[in-house]
Amino acid sequence: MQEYEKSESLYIVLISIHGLIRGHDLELGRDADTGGQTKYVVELAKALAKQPNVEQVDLVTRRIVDVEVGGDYAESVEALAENAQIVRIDAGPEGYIRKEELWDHLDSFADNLLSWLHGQPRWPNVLHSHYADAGYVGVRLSHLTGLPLIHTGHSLGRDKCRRLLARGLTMEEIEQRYHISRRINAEEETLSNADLIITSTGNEIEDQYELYDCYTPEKMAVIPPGTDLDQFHPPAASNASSAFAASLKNFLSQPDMPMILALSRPDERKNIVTLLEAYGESPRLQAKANLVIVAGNRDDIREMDDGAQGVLTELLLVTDCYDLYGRVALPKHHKADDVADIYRLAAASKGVFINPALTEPFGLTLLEAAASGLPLVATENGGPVDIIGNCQNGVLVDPLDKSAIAEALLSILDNDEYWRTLSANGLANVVRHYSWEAHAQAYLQKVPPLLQHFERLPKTPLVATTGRLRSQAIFTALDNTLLGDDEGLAQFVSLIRKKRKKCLFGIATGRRLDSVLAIFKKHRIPVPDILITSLGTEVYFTPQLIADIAWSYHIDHLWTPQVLRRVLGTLPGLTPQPKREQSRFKISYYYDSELAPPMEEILTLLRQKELSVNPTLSFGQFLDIVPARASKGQALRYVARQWDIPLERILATGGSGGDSDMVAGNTLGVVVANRHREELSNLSDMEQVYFAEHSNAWGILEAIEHYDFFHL
Ligand SMILES: O=c1ccn([C@@H]2O[C@H](COP(=O)(O)OP(=O)(O)O[C@H]3O[C@H](CO)[C@@H](O)[C@H](O)[C@H]3O)[C@@H](O)[C@H]2O)c(=O)[nH]1
Ligand SMILES: O=P(O)(O)OC[C@H]1O[C@](O)(CO)[C@@H](O)[C@@H]1O
Repeated sequence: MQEYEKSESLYIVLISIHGLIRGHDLELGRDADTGGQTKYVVELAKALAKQPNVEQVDLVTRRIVDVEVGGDYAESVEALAENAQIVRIDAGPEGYIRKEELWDHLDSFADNLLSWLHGQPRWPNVLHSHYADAGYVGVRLSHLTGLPLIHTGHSLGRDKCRRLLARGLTMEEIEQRYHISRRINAEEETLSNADLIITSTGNEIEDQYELYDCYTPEKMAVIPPGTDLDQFHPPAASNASSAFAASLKNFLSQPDMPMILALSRPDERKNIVTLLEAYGESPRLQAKANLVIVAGNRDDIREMDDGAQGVLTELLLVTDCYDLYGRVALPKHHKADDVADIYRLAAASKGVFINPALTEPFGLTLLEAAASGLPLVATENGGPVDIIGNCQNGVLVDPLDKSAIAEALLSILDNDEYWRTLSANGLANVVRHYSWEAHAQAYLQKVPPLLQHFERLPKTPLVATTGRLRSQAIFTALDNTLLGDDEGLAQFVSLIRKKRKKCLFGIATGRRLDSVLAIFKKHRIPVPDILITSLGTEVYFTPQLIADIAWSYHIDHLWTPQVLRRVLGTLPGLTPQPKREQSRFKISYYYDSELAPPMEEILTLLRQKELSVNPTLSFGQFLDIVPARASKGQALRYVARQWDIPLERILATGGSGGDSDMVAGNTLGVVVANRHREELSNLSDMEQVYFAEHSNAWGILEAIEHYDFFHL
């Protein structure tokens, strides 16, 4: 049992995959993926690195090589501080990809990050994932290493989805634009497996995370982020006019009027169009103040991604519809260090900051506005409830109620004394409640309890040096893949015999060992070097054929078979398989699709019961439940590490749901033609998965040709 020594200094790995992340001049607002979270993780890394018992902080993100973005994002390592760095990991194509299009590349990201971690002088003490995509990766790394996982959602798909539906979008539009179901599944899986969830407000726990099947407030902690009070502060008496102020004059016929300021990424969820309509429908508001909307940076709206393009086009149309020329400013560009001046400009004009988002999980802009002396109007959905509650510096509104928005703005603009009170409250309270140093200290209080009693898998390969002569491996599922066509099987067996000196041969099956050995004897198949049986819960190396104890020890995590049997026993359409198919770490049922609930419902039930396990449906009729750390793919990665064979030199072939995570990722994945009709279809867009035209063993032989496997 690896006890964490209190004296041991901490090595923390933060994972934040999408967007443009670098240590200087963050391009906040450049696109929908570069905003608050990118700022949050850079500030968090720096704040943690300053703490005395922190040895190292690595902020891991995706490496981007793309002429459209700066060369910084292609640097594999970028120093953030003496003991903090940004590490950029390859995943999928090199170019800059929207976060919604990253899902098919995250298995590869996880494999590449795991390889990188194995190459470091020491293991991290803890992983901390940020947003659904990093959660997907963090869960896999936590399972494979045994390291504790902290997660911060930043923004949650279920909350975003319900607000977009309330605004009139259809589920099809939301799915098409945001792939929201993959995101929500990743969030559910992350909440089910994370050891600690750090949120920015209590509201997130009560109103946003509460929407999830796996809702466990007891493992959640509210630790509000900070803001940079050196950067954001009230205007000096003589507010030197900035280039940005000059640029506003192009838009505003009376530039010295008070400014209503909105500043956010040009994302639908930010609901800026409703704000503009509220302004357009209020002559009193137009007589009282200008409206300045800073929504990222743009050159040509027609070249932006759909979401941003839609928002900005709508803003131009609504400006025209209400004839707001001279009253509304939609500046095209601003620099990172203009932002603080923009807030100060609005404060100097005795203006108001507004965040009209359909939902705002937290709202860093509200802290920045408060620190600049700006009173707030903000959505009543999300973090602003806590922020304005703590700072007493503004008014909450229903973001869909345009007259309420106008009234809230006027209530501050029309009353100078109220304006001054809100401004002073904000300045005093933002310092008290929101600081990164306080955040880092509270964070580090929460870490030690996570570090007890976890066993990391052995780092160095255990295999005898003889095993290293073989630098490749072929792993195949058994039923309907290796088996099923005798002629194909015979061809494959003779090829394996010829290549045995160079290539390890492995099986990954849901069957138990005794059942596998009987089949090999019957078909006269040479006993493989490695047997992954009972759906990845047992690993055997020949010739000893004894179960790998380290693996059994590793997967015996949060495994409560009795509870599972009781919960699943209540469901219709599930019949326990015969005893010979059951094992210590595998509970198996026959699944009758006519009677049994769909897999999504079974997943939901298990998560609601806080059962962090791995349920798999194979061939549409076999339901197997194993521990979360067990699966064919996880066992294969463990074995690859033991035998020191890179995943890129492992051919992994399958045909049903249980094969999914060994075929995905950095292995040379193969799906045989006689695969189960819809299982594995989610792999069809993955670049390293080959869908064979031939069935059974012929499909494996075809894939060996396709990858030119023995000449890699
Ligand atoms: O044109 C722009 C637009 C935004 N920003 C900056 O980008 C950040 C935006 O952060 P935030 O207002 O928090 O919104 P999101 O980008 O949506 O951030 C997500 O992640 C944040 C950190 O967890 C949460 O506060 C948000 O609720 C969540 O939506 C702020 O620092 C802004 O100053 C710019 O500099 N220029
Ligand atoms: O609006 P969504 O899709 O929930 O995403 C919020 C986005 O804002 C960010 O803060 C931008 O960095 C990230 O959390 C995420 O890319």
